[in-house]
Amino acid sequence: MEAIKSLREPIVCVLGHVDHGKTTLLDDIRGTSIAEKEAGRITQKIGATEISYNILEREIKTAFKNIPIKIPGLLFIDTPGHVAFSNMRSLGGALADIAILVIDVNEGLKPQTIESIDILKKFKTPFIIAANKIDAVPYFVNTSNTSFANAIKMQRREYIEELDNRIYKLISDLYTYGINADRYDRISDFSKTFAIVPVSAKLKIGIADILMVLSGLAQKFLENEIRLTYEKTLGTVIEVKIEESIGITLDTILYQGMLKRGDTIAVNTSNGPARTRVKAILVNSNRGLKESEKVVAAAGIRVLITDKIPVIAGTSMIKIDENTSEDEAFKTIINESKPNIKISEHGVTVKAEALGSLEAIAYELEQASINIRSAEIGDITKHDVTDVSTLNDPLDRIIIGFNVSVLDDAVQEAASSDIGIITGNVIYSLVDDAQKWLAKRKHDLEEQRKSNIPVPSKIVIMPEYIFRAAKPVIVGIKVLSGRVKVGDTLIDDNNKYAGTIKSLRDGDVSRQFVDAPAEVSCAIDGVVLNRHIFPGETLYVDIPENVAKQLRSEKLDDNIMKTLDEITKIKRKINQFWGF
Ligand SMILES: Nc1nc2c(ncn2[C@@H]2O[C@H](COP(=O)(O)OP(=O)(O)OP(=O)(O)O)[C@@H](O)[C@H]2O)c(=O)[nH]1
Repeated sequence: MEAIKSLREPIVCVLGHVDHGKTTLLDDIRGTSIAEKEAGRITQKIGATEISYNILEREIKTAFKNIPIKIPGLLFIDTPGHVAFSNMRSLGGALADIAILVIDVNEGLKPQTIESIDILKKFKTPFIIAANKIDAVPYFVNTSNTSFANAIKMQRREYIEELDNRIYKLISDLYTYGINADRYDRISDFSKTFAIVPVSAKLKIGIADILMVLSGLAQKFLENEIRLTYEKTLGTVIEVKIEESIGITLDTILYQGMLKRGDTIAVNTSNGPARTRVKAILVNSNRGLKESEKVVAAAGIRVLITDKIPVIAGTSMIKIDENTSEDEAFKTIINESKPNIKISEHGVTVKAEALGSLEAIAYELEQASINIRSAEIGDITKHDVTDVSTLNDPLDRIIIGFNVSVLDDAVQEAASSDIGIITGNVIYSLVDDAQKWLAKRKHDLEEQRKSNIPVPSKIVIMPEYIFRAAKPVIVGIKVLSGRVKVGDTLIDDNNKYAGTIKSLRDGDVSRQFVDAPAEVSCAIDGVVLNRHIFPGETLYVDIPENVAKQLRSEKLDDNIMKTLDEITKIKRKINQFWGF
């Protein structure tokens, strides 16, 4: 069939919240692929599972007659989840052409469902929704290994109502995230509505429906994306293995063109782009891995290369040939290794395991209005900690690590600094923790700032407690209002400088500040008693004009506000617009 040869297999990724059934669904799909051969024969596999044209046709045709299949099969990426999805890139964006978003129909949308939606939208990847665990809906009449279309015919009215209620809830919740969805068998225009396929991964219900909807969408809407051309040969390295006896193998999803033994390829290494050769290609077969002379996209392959080079997973493999020069391939590789993240002058520091996850966490931080000042791949090192701990803005002193470790010397270094380190492997809780950390630090800084700014206060020098007349003056004072602090500047009622508070003592205890009402002894620098200040005199804590203005907008104690009025009156003797 000519049409089949012109298209490659669409690449499918499975995403969804933890425990909603991604792995079980992928197992069902893998089971489908094994069932055609003799069950249990696949012992080793490479990153992806192919559902061939024959299986696809058989699976779909048993449930749905007369549905033409134009694609040569489907290739499912074996690692589920939005992190894997973000880490597996193609030169056009996401490696997956289409995705399945698994949602437990009984639980509905959860944080990682929403992150998955965000990421799918960001990459503009079309997807279908597998509404899973329909067997856990009340009144379920037990059945298994069948299509949803068939299973629903066996159910009672009560079950159909319960399931519909859940699906309606799902539809309305998805709508709030800009997703217009409906049950797949009720959709008239698939270009406008996202398909919800009810399934039970556990009981293998709805697998045929999933395969049918995926195939239908791919062949109708993704023809350009999945057109097979031989102009360029491109792959994404998803795992690198160093095997002493064999050498370096690259588990790769080949998504365009054809790769042969002996071909020259460009890959990305920790030392930059490098050129190497294909020594052997291994592919999945019924009896484990087998060598292959040449492979056509799309396929999961293991490539043994001729050089011992530190290839980075998640990066491109580009065949160098008459259509693609080494220079061009290297340029492409360098370009794709730059993270697409908005960097600000101030913000948090982010570290992640790979480019895709770095971008994924950066994207979510941006959504939460958290700026990023630095984003890099790798574990959190001592160098990161010293770098961040010397930043001027205390709100920048935080490192967020996604799927990375904090190295031992970094832990030690961090212990003696005020920086925050937040690590984890769940994006939403990392973002949440970062928000909490930033809010707390802001609050602490505000408190600190409050304790540093002068408070409108009034004191009187107690004539009966004069201890020293100069250098410094030491007298007993009565604090009538506010809070006097060491370092405060005093003025008299003519706005004349009346000294600086050097220390405060309450009996034997030295104090940094004293709240009214109180009587304490006070050392005052910069003035002489009976020349500048006098026993019995009332003095005020000097307030800068900007502080006075700011204090007017805050709700302060009545006595303090009264004192602020008095200070304002004093200041206006000299400047009638003071504090306006
Ligand atoms: N009742 C019911 N349980 C299911 C179904 N699918 C999966 N489960 C159960 O849900 C739990 C989680 O399933 P997994 O497939 O591991 O979910 P996951 O989304 O891959 O989870 P993570 O890998 O932890 O993110 C397991 O106990 C499954 O047996 C289903 O269709 N019905």
